[in-house]
Amino acid sequence: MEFRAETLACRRAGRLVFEGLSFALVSGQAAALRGPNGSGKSSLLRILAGLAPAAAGRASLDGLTLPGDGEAWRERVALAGHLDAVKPAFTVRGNLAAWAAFHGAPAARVDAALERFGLERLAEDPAHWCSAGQKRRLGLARLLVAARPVWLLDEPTVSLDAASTAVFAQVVREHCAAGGIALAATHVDLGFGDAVVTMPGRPQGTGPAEPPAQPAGEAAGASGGKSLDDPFLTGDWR
Ligand SMILES: Nc1ncnc2c1ncn2[C@@H]1O[C@H](COP(=O)(O)OP(=O)(O)OP(=O)(O)O)[C@@H](O)[C@H]1O
Repeated sequence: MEFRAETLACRRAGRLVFEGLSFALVSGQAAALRGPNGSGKSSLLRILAGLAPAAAGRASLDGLTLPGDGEAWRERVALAGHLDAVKPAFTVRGNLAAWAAFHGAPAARVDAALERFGLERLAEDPAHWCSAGQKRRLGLARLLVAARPVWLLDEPTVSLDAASTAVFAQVVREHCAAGGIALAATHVDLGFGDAVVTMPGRPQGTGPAEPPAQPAGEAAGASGGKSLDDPFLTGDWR
């Protein structure tokens, strides 16, 4: 499986957020998506999830492309977003059961996901009783229920304690070991991932015409390859 973005651009409310975003990830790879606040990481993940159109460029996943194959694309890609999207009136188990039903997934995955994220004790509680970290774990547990090959993760470890962060890192490593791909927007070290995709920043005619050579460990074709200390990334993007 290859997951590729080619010169993607994004506009929000008519304003250019980024352009020239390219990367390629293959089965087994987990990558950190890096860039300052407002650089468009969440917007990119929504585009890659097939939930919002790109202003330019294309993405491909094996034989599928965006735009074009939206429906089949969305069946292969899971987005764990910023917002927990937990149904507060449902129980913890009910949230995952509804997710399984929605995705036509076997109900047995619900118990496995509850166990994996340490939620069994809370399973019959209404989800609105959950703490922020518990809600986050519930949101992440849906990844195991839907079992899509590509995981798009938007700051997935926010609100998680160290133990839960370690569990999640292990879950992602296992997903990749089974041939999956993960791309995680993050400002911290997540404890998984062998590649970095860097947001290209808002172009002011100052960026390089061609992406620079990739340092070791960069995703093939990932734009930029700059560290967060790079002044291009830490300057005023607005
Ligand atoms: N619904 C919206 N309408 C208009 N502009 C938006 C909308 N949502 C986000 N934006 C703008 O798009 C830009 C990119 O936002 P986005 O949330 O993708 O950035 P981010 O890199 O994920 O930021 P952070 O690190 O703070 O989470 C920002 O300038 C933001 O103000």
